[in-house]
Amino acid sequence: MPGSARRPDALPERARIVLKIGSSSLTRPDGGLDLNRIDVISALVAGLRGRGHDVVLVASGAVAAGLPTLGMVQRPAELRLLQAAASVGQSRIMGRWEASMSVRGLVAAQVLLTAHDVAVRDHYRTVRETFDALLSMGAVPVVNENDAVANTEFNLGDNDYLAALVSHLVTADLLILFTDVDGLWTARPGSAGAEPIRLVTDPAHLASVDVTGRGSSLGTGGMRTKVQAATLACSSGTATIIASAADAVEILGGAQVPQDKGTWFLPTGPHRPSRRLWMAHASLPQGRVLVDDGAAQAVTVGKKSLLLPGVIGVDGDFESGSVIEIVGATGLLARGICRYSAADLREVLEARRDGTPAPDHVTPVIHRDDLAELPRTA
Ligand SMILES: Nc1ncnc2c1ncn2[C@@H]1O[C@H](COP(=O)(O)OP(=O)(O)O)[C@@H](O)[C@H]1O
Ligand SMILES: N[C@@H](CCC(=O)OP(=O)(O)O)C(=O)O
Repeated sequence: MPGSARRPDALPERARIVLKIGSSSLTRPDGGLDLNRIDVISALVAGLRGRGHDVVLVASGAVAAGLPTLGMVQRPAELRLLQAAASVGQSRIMGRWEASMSVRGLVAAQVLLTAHDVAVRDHYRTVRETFDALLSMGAVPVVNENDAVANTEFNLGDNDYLAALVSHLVTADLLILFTDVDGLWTARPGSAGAEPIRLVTDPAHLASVDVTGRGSSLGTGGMRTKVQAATLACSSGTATIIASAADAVEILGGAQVPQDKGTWFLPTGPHRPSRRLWMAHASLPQGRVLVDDGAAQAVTVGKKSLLLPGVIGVDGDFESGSVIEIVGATGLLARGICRYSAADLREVLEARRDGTPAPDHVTPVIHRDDLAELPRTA
């Protein structure tokens, strides 16, 4: 750990900030929406805009806000009920953001995302341009997963990951994850010996930190997903703060960020193109191709496209344009958008086996531009 690394004492100037606020911070203990919290955050966003920052809000709470309206007292396990609750809750919660922001002179813009859509090149470009247009016009995007229809990608999961991916999409300088505890602790706050951690220079140093303790009944990911999101964001140049929503005014309202609030993660890498990140981390693969050693080398060491001769097996039933995995003899190597359907690939493999001349396919199976290598796991 570089000994000289210090925790910043202020937000970067005129920064692009992604601010995520979790379900547990937007709902009252009785399950209703915490309207005061929405007003406090809206006022802070107005202040940040006034100081020249761009702000994107990632706001959870659709499921939590929909449950009481549909007469459900507990978060159901069944996906279709969660989706129904999200559908009801999302419009309610968005209505509150809209009302609260408009009285402060802000224009709120709802953006509902699914991971798979953004992994596909044209959609990715479109979403990015939408964010650019909104931010250039001074609007505040209010983002959530498109829970009512997204039953595979995030699987109604936590929004920490979504916030990290959105940070890449908009090339954010800073990601702030507001939750119901004062940042990352060495173990769940309140447990024996737990201490707050104020600065993380490299998430690799967090091996001994216990993030397994369950979070609130309304939040989904607990601290583990926040650390994963911070790790992902930092690796692509976005500094991250995990802090308590109850401290939002101290953290965002003044010129200084108090040193004794929240956990600040410093960036560990440069900004990188984001579509590949969505492909690598967010989209659910629809199938896989098995490749020979030559193709594995070409993809990982040679940084080349995956070509047909290197494919020796196909798994799954996917259309062309689907995100699939590339698997070599050593395991999972990469993900990418396949330019063939599974049926087309099988036809080529069968022709090869039978010794019949296959049609002359020159299109790469996965073009380099559509390929995201995955970190090797032990
Ligand atoms: N090491 C840790 N440091 C801080 N909080 C932790 C830790 N381990 C577990 N937690 C729990 O994580 C919870 C926050 O996650 P969650 O309930 O999913 O919130 P949100 O809805 O804001 O995403 C905290 O309430 C805390 O109990
Ligand atoms: N997208 C869903 C679930 C998100 C969620 O609960 O996430 P989090 O608050 O990060 O634990 C929602 O808005 O209810």
